[in-house]
Amino acid sequence: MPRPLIARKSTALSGALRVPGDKSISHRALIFGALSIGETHISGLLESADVLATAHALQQMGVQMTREDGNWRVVGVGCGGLAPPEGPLDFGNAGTGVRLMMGVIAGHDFAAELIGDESLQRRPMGRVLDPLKQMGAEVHGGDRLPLTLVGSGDLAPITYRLPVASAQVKSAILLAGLMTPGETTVIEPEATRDHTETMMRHFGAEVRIEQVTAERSITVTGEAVLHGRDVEVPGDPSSAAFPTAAALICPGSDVTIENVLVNPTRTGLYDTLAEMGADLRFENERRSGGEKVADLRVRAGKLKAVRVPPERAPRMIDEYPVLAVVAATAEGETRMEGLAELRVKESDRLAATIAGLTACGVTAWAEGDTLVVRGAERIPGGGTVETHMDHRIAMAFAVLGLVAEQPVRIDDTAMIDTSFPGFAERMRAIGADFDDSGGSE
Ligand SMILES: O=C(O)C1=C[C@@H](OP(=O)(O)O)[C@@H](O)[C@H](O)C1
Ligand SMILES: C=C(OP(=O)(O)O)C(=O)O
Repeated sequence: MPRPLIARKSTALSGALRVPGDKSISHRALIFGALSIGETHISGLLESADVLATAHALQQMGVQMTREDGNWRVVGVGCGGLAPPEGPLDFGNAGTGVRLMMGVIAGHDFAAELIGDESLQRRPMGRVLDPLKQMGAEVHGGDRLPLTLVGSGDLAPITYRLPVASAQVKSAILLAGLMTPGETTVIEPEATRDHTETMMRHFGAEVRIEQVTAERSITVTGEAVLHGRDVEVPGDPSSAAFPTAAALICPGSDVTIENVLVNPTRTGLYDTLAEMGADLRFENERRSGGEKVADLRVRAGKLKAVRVPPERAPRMIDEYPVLAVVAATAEGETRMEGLAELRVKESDRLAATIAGLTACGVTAWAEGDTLVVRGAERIPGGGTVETHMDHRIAMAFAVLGLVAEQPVRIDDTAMIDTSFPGFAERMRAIGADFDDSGGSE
């Protein structure tokens, strides 16, 4: 059932809030816990549909998990110790879940049928399957879901240069590398989020990282023996992006988002907002569970357009729709370059962002892989935004509705639960006028 939402012009937002745990770290914490010997305890796990799909898939392969007082306990089976699943593994809407688990399954001597929702069935899987096939896995079906992946207990190590900057592809290969004798190396042209490497070390794997100019090479030594650890999952900077954007554009706002991950491979949006003139501070910077975290203090103010260079894309890949919304209120034309990857996310985010902005009376267009947004003092609003099963499109345009002259209707917000359960409630608590009671007005 679609769940529409109406966002209306709001007065100044204020107060403090927390966002749920980081999605990337949550998937990985469950996976590394499962591949370890002994118990892993996870606090702050993101309990969203995407992460729960990964948890369920691991349970279907014999991993025991329990939840007590909001903390998760994972009883690991060791690298290579998963059991063949009886039925298909359903990853729902989750690209990260299915792609990382392909790397895990590739290193096991059994077949698994992988399925997902309509959005996931449209997304390219060849980018992960090709290197896994080079290592010795087999695939029945094409390079889209549904497909059957046949793993092997006898993978061969590879050195693989990523053709696209993708943390999911890097991670899948390194995960398979854990179960492969010898050294498996991934070379990435630009640094992508580094949680897999960080967590592999945390769980006891031997990992070597070499950085030559922008290029990074990561080598893992198999066959690894991992040991259960404690993981604290900090708030997700990709979720914090929405209250941040809302506070920047609603005049008079002053909002603090507590305990947000500020790992430099994830903070491209915040650097960009600072360049636009945003009053944005990282307060109380500290380390938590091996990652850098901070409280983000955000105050509204005038913003100016900027050019966002293509090499920044891996550090803010999921934040472009909400940056486009902020850019719609800035002075001048914001150019965001190198966005080819946006076309293969939960929706074609380049097209969906332009269509949503256009429906709200904002001028925006694509020039090849560049997105251009013309800022304006007045956002007419009044339109309906089509989300195409994409949580980030839904949340970005709910934010735009907070400054539009006429209410903005989001056709379906059900998918928000894949990454940010409680989004509307938490935004309402700081003053956002969101109505998701059925869109009866
Ligand atoms: O590794 C991860 O946790 C993720 C990597 C990114 O995808 P790509 O690897 O496809 O760029 C990002 O868009 C996704 O939300 C999470
Ligand atoms: C692209 C995203 O996630 P995934 O690839 O895991 O579906 C996202 O969360 O914006």
